[in-house]
Formats: sequence, structure tokens, C-alpha cells
Amino acid sequence: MLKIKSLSKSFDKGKTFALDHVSFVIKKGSVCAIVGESGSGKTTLVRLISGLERPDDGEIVLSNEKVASLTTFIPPERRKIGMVFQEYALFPHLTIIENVMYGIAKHKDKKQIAKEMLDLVGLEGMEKRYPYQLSGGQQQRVALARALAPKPSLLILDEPFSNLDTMLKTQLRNEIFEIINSTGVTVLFVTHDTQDALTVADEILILHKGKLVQKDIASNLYTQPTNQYVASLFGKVLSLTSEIQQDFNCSFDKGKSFAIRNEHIIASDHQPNRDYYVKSKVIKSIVLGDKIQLTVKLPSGVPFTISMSAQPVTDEVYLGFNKGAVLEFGRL
Ligand SMILES: Nc1ncnc2c1ncn2[C@@H]1O[C@H](COP(=O)(O)OP(=O)(O)OP(=O)(O)O)[C@@H](O)[C@H]1O
Repeated sequence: MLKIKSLSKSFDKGKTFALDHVSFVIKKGSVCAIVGESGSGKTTLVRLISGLERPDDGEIVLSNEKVASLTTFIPPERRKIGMVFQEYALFPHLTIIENVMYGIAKHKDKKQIAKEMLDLVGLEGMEKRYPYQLSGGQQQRVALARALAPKPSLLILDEPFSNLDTMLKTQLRNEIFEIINSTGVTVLFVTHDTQDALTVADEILILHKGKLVQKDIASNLYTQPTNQYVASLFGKVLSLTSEIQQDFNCSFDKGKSFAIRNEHIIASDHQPNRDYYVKSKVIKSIVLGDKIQLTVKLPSGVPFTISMSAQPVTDEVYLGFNKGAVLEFGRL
């Protein structure tokens, strides 16, 4: 289990926080993905947990042991954390098995354990090869074998698939998480790819400007995002400002903010069977195979782009949505 309590880090004496009083728990054996745009604090969080940085405030507890606080600092090599990075970080002059043995050098059965780990990641028979003789995906499996060999309490995967092309990435991601799940290790998976997070994580944690904005299971993040930023990470949304509410002839609570996912808006050449709708002028249409991408101008003048199934394009289309699909965010 990993417990983070009010963890903070600033690099400019408290003027701005790279990480701003972040608290969360990852249950033993579960996979938690950390998602956030560039600069949101992901790397800072990883560096604090792994012991490469000291916190300004808060504490980190790993498997019931306090590893960092204002008064405690357990060095990285004693934290029982395995790491897998984007860059593989294998030693080029060591063979595959020597790379895996590196982290368990003092263990009397190191060769046996390293062999078992290589078998686990599907690289049996490749022990004597050097990293340059392996593909990117194979090198990443070696990095995983090396990280798992010391039986870590926590495995941190830091953008591990960013160097790989899309097809290989999906296949390797699924294989790697199958292996990881079979070991029961607790995982912190850092990614900017929401699709990866949705596919493999038990819970997803969203960081924004150093703050934790939501931690939830995937389906809740989609259906009940806490704000528009979280909503927009999982697909395009139209913000239902007061002028857009007027366009659609609806009126919601003035003290809150609202949005609708683009995929919950229907575009049609006739009046749709929806709670709210508006007739809009088509200003641009692009045919994309079996879909058309339409850009329309709402009566308020706001442009909006939506895709609909291919059909003869008219000058005007109706856009409509149902009340039940509206996303509601907290008080302004
Ligand atoms: N050593 C440092 N000195 C000064 N500022 C830093 C340092 N490390 C990080 N920061 C700042 O802290 C904030 C968070 O950075 P961090 O690297 O944690 O973000 P990130 O989410 O990992 O971004 P990316 O996805 O681009 O790696 C940024 O504003 C960054 O400029």
C-alpha cells in the first residue's frame, strides 16, 4: 500500500507549487494511473516517492513504513520501489541476465531469480544477448524483469510506452499489464495517454497544476468529472455557457457550470427527438469516409464542430441533446 499525505514541493521557495498538498492512497495490489498534462507535477510526484527529491511538506508511507516527511528520509535504494522508464535505462555493456541481476547482486540465488524473471516476461533463451540486440519492446520487458526481481512493494511505470509505435505499444501494454497483474504488485503508472489509463488502471488520479483534481474509477471520471478540465481529458465537450444555454433554449442553475460531451449531441437534418435542440447554419463540411465533419454556427455566433454519419449536407442542421447527458460541475 502507498499512502501520500498532504505532499507538497515547490522549486521557488513556496511561490508556486509543483505539487500542492496532494493526498491519496493506492491499495495493495492495485494499479493506479496518474494522468496530467505537461507540467502538472507527475515527475515531481514520482521523484518524491522514489526518494530523488525531499518534500517541503507532507509524508509518504510505503507498506506501513514512513519513507519521507519533514523529519524522515529513507534513501531511494532502501525504499523497495521498482522503476520502469520511457528510456529503458539498461546497461549497454551488460548482458540481459546481468542487467536483471544488477538489482539483486547480493542475493545468493540471483541467477535463478533473474532467469525466472526473464521467463516471466517471455524472454527465455535470450539471457546472453546485449540490449542492442533486442527490439524496443523486448528491452522494455527486460527493464520490467529487472524492476520486479527484488520483489518491490511498489512498481512505478513512468511513461513506459512513449518510445514505441502505436501498434506495438498497445500489444506490449496489454502483455506487460498481464504479467504485472499476475505478480500482484502495487503499481503507480504515469501516463499522459488517457486511453492507456482507462484500459489498465483500477483507479485514475488526475493532476492539474500540482493539485489532485480527481481520483476515481474510469467510468466515474467519464460520467461524473469534477470539472471541465477532467471532462475534456476523456473526449471533446461543449461548455454550456449561458449564451449556449439560450441557443438550445434551456436554463440551468446559475451558480454552477455545465457541459455536454460532443458524442452526446446529435446532428440531424430534421428536428431531433431530444430535450433541447437548436437549428444552426452549416459553415463547413468535410467528408471523412463514412462520417462528415460539420462546423456549424450557433445562433449566438459560437462555432461548433461535430461529426455525423455521411449523408447529403444541407445548409442548416439541428443539434440536440438530452437533459440526462448534461455534466454538472460544482458551485462556481
Ligand atoms: N528542478 C526544478 N526546478 C524548477 N522547477 C521545476 C523543477 N522540476 C519541476 N519544476 C516545475 O514544477 C512543475 C511540475 O513539473 P513536473 O516535471 O513534475 O511536471 P510533469 O507533469 O512531469 O511534466 P512532463 O509531462 O512534461 O514531464 C513545472 O512547472 C516545472 O517547471
